[in-house]
Amino acid sequence: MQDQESSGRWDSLGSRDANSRIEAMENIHLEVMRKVEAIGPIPAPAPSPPASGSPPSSELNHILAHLLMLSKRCPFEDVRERCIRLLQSVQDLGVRIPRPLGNGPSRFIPEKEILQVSKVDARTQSIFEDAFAALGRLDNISLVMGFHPQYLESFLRTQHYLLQMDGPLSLHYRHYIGIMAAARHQCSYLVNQHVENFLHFGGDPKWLNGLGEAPQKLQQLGELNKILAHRPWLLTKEHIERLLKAEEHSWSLAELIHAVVLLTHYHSLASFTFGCGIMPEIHCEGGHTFRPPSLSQYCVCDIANGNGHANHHDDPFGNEVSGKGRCVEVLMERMKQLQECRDDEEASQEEMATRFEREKTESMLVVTAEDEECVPPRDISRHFEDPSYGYKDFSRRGEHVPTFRVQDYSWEDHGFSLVNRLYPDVGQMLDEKFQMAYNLTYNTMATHKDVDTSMLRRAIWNYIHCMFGIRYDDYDYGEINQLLDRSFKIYIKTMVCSPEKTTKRMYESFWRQFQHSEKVHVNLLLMEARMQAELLYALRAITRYMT
Ligand SMILES: CC(C)C[C@H](N)C(=O)O
Repeated sequence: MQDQESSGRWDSLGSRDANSRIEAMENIHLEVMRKVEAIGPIPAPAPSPPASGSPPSSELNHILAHLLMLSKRCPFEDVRERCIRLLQSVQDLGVRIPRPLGNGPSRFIPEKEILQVSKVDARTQSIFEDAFAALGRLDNISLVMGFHPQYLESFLRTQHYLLQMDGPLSLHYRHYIGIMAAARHQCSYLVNQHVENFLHFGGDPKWLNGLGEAPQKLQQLGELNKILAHRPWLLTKEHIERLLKAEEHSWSLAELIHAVVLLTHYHSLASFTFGCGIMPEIHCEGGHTFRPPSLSQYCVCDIANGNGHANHHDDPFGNEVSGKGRCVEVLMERMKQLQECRDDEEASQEEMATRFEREKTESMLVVTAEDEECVPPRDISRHFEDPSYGYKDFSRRGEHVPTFRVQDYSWEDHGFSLVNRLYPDVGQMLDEKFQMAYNLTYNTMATHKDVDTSMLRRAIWNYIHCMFGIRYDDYDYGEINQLLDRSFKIYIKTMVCSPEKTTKRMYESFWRQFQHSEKVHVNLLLMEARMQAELLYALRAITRYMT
């Protein structure tokens, strides 16, 4: 049942032999040829000026959009060139070809700053090739994560394992769970991706009408999905018991762990998607158009040059002249001071606990604002019940979030081994991914080099855990207020708790002098910290049920 063919390649990342590369190439060529054959006889040239071309039939649309995607996103150069030539010849026949609609993979980051598939280093190239060979495409998430190839590798390996390798859940269930999780945050980007895969793996289209039409077993997961996404501290062993003891609709423990990992993976990936302003894929709805461009004639060669939709806006970063222009230096100065005082002043245990409680309460009150900008689209909200159950509903009431002490239940000592026992290898992969995100550094701060940024990265990680009530006894939460300013906290809070409300303005307002790659780096920290926090609550509830 599993996709053994591509999994082998992913098992031995780094040691891929030439054969598997050739095999991957051949598969892609075959795929392209199949598409070209499917085009069939090309309609006769339209009498209208060849410049605009006649609109293609709807079956052609799909193939042409796919070719456009391959011509831009395929990491194999000869495949890209081949697709460009194909599109060119189709256009020469007078058929209108699609052009990309957006400005690239992200709404927030100018396309020219995101690594172009044709211009990456050897390592990233090979990661992109693997991803492409496994999925038949390179999605916008991977392209944006490509700023951090080491992390991307770990991320893709884990995701591939969760979705395609041996595991307790059937393939269409896995994608349905992905849809459920992404829909909790109205993340249509991820929902669409998984709808496509769900159908591909033989999922019943009826289930897509809503959770109510899915099997009982999946319906029962709805409650866990909702609580995990918005208030994971409310999870109890009774929730777990209900799932495991539901007679013929019961979940096995192994299935439940698989589901929990998938849910937390996609909740946090929805955070990343909104946090980085990820655009729809080129070949998907909203990613391309067949309409001619309003001004000059669109030329097919632009597809290759990435000029499909030129971005004439200047990058607003780095040009800051206001007082905020020195934010990097101020931040570095604070880090230095904190480092120096750490040794002089030891706060008492009570004082440390108070600082944590204060930060936790304050984090509840950070307002994510700009509500009006996003109304959940109908087709997405039908995938889950109770769409009103979000973060703001209780944060505005000032609900108390109980404190979860890491000494009592930590990922390293408890969560990790529980996952490993019930879903071998995944514990290990998640652990590597968490460590990768936590330890990733280039020792830079905007244009400054050789800076130890561990204090700042730790403050970011711990702030997210703090919002979830998770406390590290040995951490002084006073540092957070020194290092994370208000606009940054608003961004973090929004991206983690109500990602669908993240706006370009929020993204632009924090850390104005930093690079886009550093903002993506922040997103990786936020995403992984969120995933680990949710997992900790779920796994603790499972452990409590078992003992
Ligand atoms: C998120 C950033 C502060 C990371 C920093 N550029 C580093 O390399 O550590």
